[in-house]
Amino acid sequence: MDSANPVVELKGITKRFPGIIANDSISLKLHKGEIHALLGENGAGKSTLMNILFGLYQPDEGSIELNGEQVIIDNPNKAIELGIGMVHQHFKLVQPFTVTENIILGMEPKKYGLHVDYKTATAKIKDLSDQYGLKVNPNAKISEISVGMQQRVEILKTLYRGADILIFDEPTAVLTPQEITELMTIMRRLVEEGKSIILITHKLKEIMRISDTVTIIRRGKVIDTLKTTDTNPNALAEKMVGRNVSFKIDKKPANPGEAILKVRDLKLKNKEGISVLNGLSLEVRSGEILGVAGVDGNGQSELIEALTGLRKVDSGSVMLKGLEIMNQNPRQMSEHGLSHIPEDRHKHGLVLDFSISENMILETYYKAPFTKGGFLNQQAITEQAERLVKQFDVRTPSIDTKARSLSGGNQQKAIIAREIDKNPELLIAAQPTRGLDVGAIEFVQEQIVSQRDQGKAVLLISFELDEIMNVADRIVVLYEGRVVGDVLPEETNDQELGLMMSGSTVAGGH
Ligand SMILES: Nc1ncnc2c1ncn2[C@@H]1O[C@H](COP(=O)(O)OP(=O)(O)OP(=O)(O)O)[C@@H](O)[C@H]1O
Repeated sequence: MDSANPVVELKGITKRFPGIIANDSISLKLHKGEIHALLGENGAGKSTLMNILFGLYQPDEGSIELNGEQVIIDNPNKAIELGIGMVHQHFKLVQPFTVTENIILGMEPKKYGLHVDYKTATAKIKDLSDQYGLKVNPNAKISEISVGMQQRVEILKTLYRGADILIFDEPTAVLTPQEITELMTIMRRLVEEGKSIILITHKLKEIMRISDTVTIIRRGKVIDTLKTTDTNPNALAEKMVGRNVSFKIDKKPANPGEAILKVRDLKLKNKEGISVLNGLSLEVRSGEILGVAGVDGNGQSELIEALTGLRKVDSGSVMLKGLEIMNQNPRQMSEHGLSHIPEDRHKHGLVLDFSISENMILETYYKAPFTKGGFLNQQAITEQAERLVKQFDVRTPSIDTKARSLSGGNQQKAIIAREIDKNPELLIAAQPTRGLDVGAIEFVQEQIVSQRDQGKAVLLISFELDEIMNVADRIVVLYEGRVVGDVLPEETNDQELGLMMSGSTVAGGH
């Protein structure tokens, strides 16, 4: 491709884990001023490769060159010293500290060798944020700022340490559409100022919008490296998963029955006394997928927590099949026929240090056939895990592998397998395809529709408008803790939804 000398060259990188070759002789060149997207299905080996470049793992074979010189990167400090910075998907910020304190952590300029020189630090941060268009409030505590601003702090942290090469690991997975646009502008500014970026993302539209080059990896091997202008989303999807992917789910019209879930006038104030649920009411019928659209922070998390027993609300009513279940605990909720694909898979979905087979019976272990006469029935547990892993295509070396060592997408598939297999009355799916590759998204959405076709009620909460429009049968829009719109996907569009999501219009009546 480009004949200029690369700033980073990975040569024949191979990394093996027990039972798997995560990277199989991968070669990749990153040029100065380039945004190079790294695309591949869940478990393809993208994070492993970047962890090697950032010094978290050592390759079994192969070498790394920076500006033509071979280097050994045996820990992240070495990577930082060499000008490599990583913006992780899960931020690594200290919540009670301020923005400035987080940025300078471990690199504090000292006055007279004693006191931290905040003045110098603040001036340097201001210069960096002006230069790259990274707006932050230096004195705010991390716990008080938006996710988008937290990410800008992470970016500033790498720049403060002198990074010229930035690795972004699925940076848009946690952002709102508005924040995504801001990030894209920032990334362009960074490369214009001479930085180089490797971007890991599953979102083909983002790759088309922002990257210059794209490398596709599948099962640990490079399939192709292309100029972004020479390709398109369909071709990329096909190269990535090895088959044609349809971006539009094929589904029959819904045939809704009785209301399974009735939520009435839910009210909740948070610790600061601010109303986060403001008289929220909605209904989900059997055989129906109700999509909940909205900008993050408008009551979605609190609604999910209230419906799954993770948080108590102040007043209102939650009826499941005619039974009042408000403020019951998660196990009681699950007993009443509720399944939950949680938005935070690490916190509420899996016990990372448990094996896949243990995770598959997390909520049912005390029941037959998994417990018999007070003892765990190992054979039944093994059979269950093997069946689910096969049925849901969870890529894992074995069912005894710890959940922690599965790729993000495969962790999500494991949760979905467990929750759907419980045969629920109501399935609550919160951001169910976050971090998944296009092939896996298609699979998960098909599973959700198939639950509906079996007469289940499904509540789908997603920040992805495409997903809501594509999968839901009816859409409610949340704004400031209540429903401000109730529309049918075929009678609305992104613009109308966007306006409702910003509180500008109210629609409804279905
Ligand atoms: N520390 C580890 N121990 C054992 N296996 C691992 C470890 N880290 C990764 N793997 C395995 O290596 C393979 C590649 O995983 P990796 O996380 O690099 O994939 P990925 O392309 O980043 O996936 P995703 O898009 O789902 O995040 C997977 O099969 C994963 O289970």
